[in-house]
Amino acid sequence: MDKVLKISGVPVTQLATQYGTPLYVYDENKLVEQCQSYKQNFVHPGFTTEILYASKAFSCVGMLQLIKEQGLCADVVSIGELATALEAGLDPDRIYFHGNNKTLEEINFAIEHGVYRFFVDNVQEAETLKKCIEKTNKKLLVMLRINPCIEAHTHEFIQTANIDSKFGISIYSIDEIKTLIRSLQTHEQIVFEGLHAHIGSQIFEKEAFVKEVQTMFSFISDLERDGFYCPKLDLGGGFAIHYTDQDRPIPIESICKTILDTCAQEQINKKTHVKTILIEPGRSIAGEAGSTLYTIGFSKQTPHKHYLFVDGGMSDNIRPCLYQAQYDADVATQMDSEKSRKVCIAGKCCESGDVLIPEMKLQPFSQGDLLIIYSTGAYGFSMFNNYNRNLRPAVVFVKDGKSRLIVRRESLEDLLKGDIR
Ligand SMILES: Cc1ncc(COP(=O)(O)O)c(C=O)c1O
Ligand SMILES: N[C@@H](CCCC[NH3+])C(=O)O
Repeated sequence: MDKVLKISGVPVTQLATQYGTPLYVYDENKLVEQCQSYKQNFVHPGFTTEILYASKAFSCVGMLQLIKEQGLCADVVSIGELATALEAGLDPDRIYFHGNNKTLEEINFAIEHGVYRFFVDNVQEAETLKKCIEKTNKKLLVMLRINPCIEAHTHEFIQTANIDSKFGISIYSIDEIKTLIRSLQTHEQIVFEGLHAHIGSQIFEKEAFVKEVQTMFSFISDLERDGFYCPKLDLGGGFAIHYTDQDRPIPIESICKTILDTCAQEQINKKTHVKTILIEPGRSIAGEAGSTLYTIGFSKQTPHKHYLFVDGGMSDNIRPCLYQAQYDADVATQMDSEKSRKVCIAGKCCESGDVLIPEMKLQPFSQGDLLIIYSTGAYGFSMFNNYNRNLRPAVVFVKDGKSRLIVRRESLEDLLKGDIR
């Protein structure tokens, strides 16, 4: 094995010298592979299908350009994600606007820019959308977000469908839902297209998705019986990825087949008339393709720990602090050594909880070696925070021995330019 790790043929030492650390590095071939895997497998003779990349997982112009080139749509949840998708050249027809509290500014911005696909999250949003669209001569295509009240086995902070979830309208509020659909259907500038559900993120069990499909088809069948037609059903994202060797995610091929076969079976069982099935993968497209490179700084021994400090931390990856998320790592410049040294990998933020990996065995290292943490491609860069005024790292894509800058490192000038003197 080589001493220095290469990512898609590029030595990490070269990346660190050229772009600095910390650095978010994406293997572009892997991103394309994930997109193509969804494109090839999320197909079924009984339905038309659509794949919406959940851009919250990793959004920047370069990534959305890749999404466009791969023929996927994008879901956005804010004016920033929306503007990023537009800037990347995504056709407004392929942008879907999500969010439980879209502001007037965001709604009007979307409409002005030709984005007309909205997921309605609650009753007040429906009323606001009507008022906004009535000021124009345009139309909106809307789907209603339902909370299917299915508790998926994942960290409670990333469950989205428990009974008290802030997202969507509870499936038990059937009368409220019918009234809402009727009011959308009878509006001249609104086309009601169907329902949406999303049960959470980093979900490993196929059964949770099967239950989601069954629940939604039962619900649609009840609605159809009362004359409410729901041609589209969006089942959200949430497909787990591999972070450590404990993780056994469902392969994309298998989860696509399970979902679509279950949809087809339910369509027969429940005698429904759903035409289009949509999904919204985020993490499973961006997660495993991305890694973070750090430079190892100081280290120290305490009675119970050997700390290794890196030049980033909870500002570039908040997930360990928020969800006790686990990761795997290597000393990327000592790959030919045994992982024999037990360490606690901590960041440089002024917070005792700023620990990226609480305990793992690593190759022996010295100050100046590079550390790589794997599978940081989703919800790393996108959840970056400026705590301690740390500067946002650069993002690079690597492919077949070449690298290219996707987002440049934040400079001190960028950092200070918004401050009024
Ligand atoms: C509505 C919706 N769609 C899609 C996603 C993407 O989820 P994931 O990144 O787990 O695929 C999320 C995040 O959980 C979400 O809230
Ligand atoms: N940010 C979460 C996932 C967000 C899910 C969005 N509804 C994570 O890192 O796991």
